[in-house]
Amino acid sequence: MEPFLNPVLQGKPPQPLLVVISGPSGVGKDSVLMRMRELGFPFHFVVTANSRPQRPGEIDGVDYHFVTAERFREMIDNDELLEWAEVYGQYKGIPKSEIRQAMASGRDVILRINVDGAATIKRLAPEAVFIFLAPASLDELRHRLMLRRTESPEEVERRLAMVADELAQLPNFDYVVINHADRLDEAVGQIRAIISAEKARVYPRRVIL
Ligand SMILES: Nc1ncnc2c1ncn2[C@@H]1O[C@H](COP(=O)(O)OP(=O)(O)OP(=O)(O)O)[C@@H](O)[C@H]1O
Ligand SMILES: Nc1nc2c(ncn2[C@@H]2O[C@H](COP(=O)(O)O)[C@@H](O)[C@H]2O)c(=O)[nH]1
Repeated sequence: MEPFLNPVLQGKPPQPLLVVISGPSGVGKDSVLMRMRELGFPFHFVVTANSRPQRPGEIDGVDYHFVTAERFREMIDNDELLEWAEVYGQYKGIPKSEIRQAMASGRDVILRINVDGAATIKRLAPEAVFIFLAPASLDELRHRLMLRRTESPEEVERRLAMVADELAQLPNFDYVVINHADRLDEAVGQIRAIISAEKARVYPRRVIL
């Protein structure tokens, strides 16, 4: 295949990126995304489907497409999902329609999924940019999950028990960003810098999905 030079060299718009943000539960993936939205980052945020009940403050169609487990199984049977997994006992998945719409938007696409989901996307779209959001420590992660008060103490421990395996998958990622306590904007800034650097590549990544 011909090497694909950065289109900006011909005065054309840059190649849109598919950016996958992953990391352990409670590390701050949703907080990072929310902050990016607040700051008006011009990205297309992929809304994934979820069979768990809505948490207070979550908005259907913004945070997730909340569906019943029955509807989710129907989506699996109808091959409507690019990727799906049972995450902490609930179905999560990326509707194909969502990702296609996103890729056609011409904007950079941001996707947040768990670490296993990121491995699946790596197989399907190896040219995506994979960012691992990491906590400064396990204690910090526990503290955040406890403070969020959306899971029982047992559920918090179940999520923490998976962190070692999740960290073991770090070598499959392109970048790691530490979301330090009370320094959310720093993490967001680093992600923005990664995206800027990726845009400046002589040979940009091209995702074909
Ligand atoms: N830098 C930070 N400093 C302090 N608290 C934070 C920071 N980032 C996020 N939090 C808090 O940590 C908790 C977990 O964050 P969030 O829900 O964004 O994590 P998540 O990675 O999306 O979790 P999950 O994978 O379970 O959906 C929230 O209460 C959030 O307000
Ligand atoms: N593999 C996938 N994981 C997903 C998807 N959408 C969200 N997630 C991840 O699930 C966990 C738990 O989320 P919670 O909101 O119930 O706490 C979290 O890490 C999400 O990022 C998906 O489509 N596929």
